[in-house]
Amino acid sequence: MAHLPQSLYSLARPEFQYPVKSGQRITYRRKLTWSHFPVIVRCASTESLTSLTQNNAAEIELKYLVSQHGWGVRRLKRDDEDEIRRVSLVQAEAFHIPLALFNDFFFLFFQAEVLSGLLYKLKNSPSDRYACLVAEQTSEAETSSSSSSVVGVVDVTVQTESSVLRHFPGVEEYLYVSGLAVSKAQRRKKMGSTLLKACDVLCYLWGFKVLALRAYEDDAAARNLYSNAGYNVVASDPPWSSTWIGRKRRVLMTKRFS
Ligand SMILES: CC(=O)SCCNC(=O)CCNC(=O)[C@H](O)C(C)(C)COP(=O)(O)OP(=O)(O)OC[C@H]1O[C@@H](n2cnc3c(N)ncnc32)[C@H](O)[C@@H]1OP(=O)(O)O
Repeated sequence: MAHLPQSLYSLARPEFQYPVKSGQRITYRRKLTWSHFPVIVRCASTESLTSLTQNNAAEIELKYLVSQHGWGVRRLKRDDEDEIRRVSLVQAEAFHIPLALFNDFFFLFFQAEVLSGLLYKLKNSPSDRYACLVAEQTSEAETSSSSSSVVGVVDVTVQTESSVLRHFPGVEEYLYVSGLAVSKAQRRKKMGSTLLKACDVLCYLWGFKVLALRAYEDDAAARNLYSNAGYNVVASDPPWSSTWIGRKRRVLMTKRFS
């Protein structure tokens, strides 16, 4: 992997590491099912989710999982090719590392890899163990009908990795957040925060207590975002892991609901 071009190497970034376990045992620990969706949740804090559910908010048939700051987050439409391509473009643009030579070629290659990874997950993952959440401007969604207006995305996968679970005795599974990406023109407008809020809501709806993600140790921007969203660092890659293939050290950040 050390000799891969940078654009391919970025596939090894933590946000693209979401092993899909097809055929995995499905546990029915959910408090609600997707038949309740789409559901809108307008909330200022995760704590307010409890009272929302008590008020039967989940029975309201509306469009978004979360709607705040002018952004609406919902699940990707699995049968909408245009939207799937748009999502892969948003992720590819966010994670592609520009190259001095043949940049366009490598970008196209990278986007194709991202698209194929997304299609694989959509095809092979049970719908209650993997979700691709997308964000769009709520006002635009009301007017646009044809091409996809998705400008942000995040992947959420149920995982059982022991390196995470050892920090949470008694917990068997958790939600892993990855591939968080916001189009350049829309950054610093709270879309990333809204996508993370939607991950919280999904975690609650699926009946899990723990969310986890990995960030680069030196990525202050992303770490700020996760800290603001309630994540804490619980572990770091061992020092020796950063010395081979020029790999950067990552931190494991988690968030637990009581
Ligand atoms: C788990 C993973 O998926 S790791 C991969 C993370 N994704 C990437 O690195 C892809 C490229 N980057 C992006 O797509 C975006 O910059 C994201 C997703 C990191 C952030 O999305 P945004 O919509 O811009 O975040 P949002 O507006 O919600 O920011 C919330 C807070 O996070 C922090 N933050 C976000 N971006 C930055 C930044 N560039 N520099 C410093 N702080 C930042 C700030 O505290 C910000 O609050 P403020 O604007 O009031 O100061």
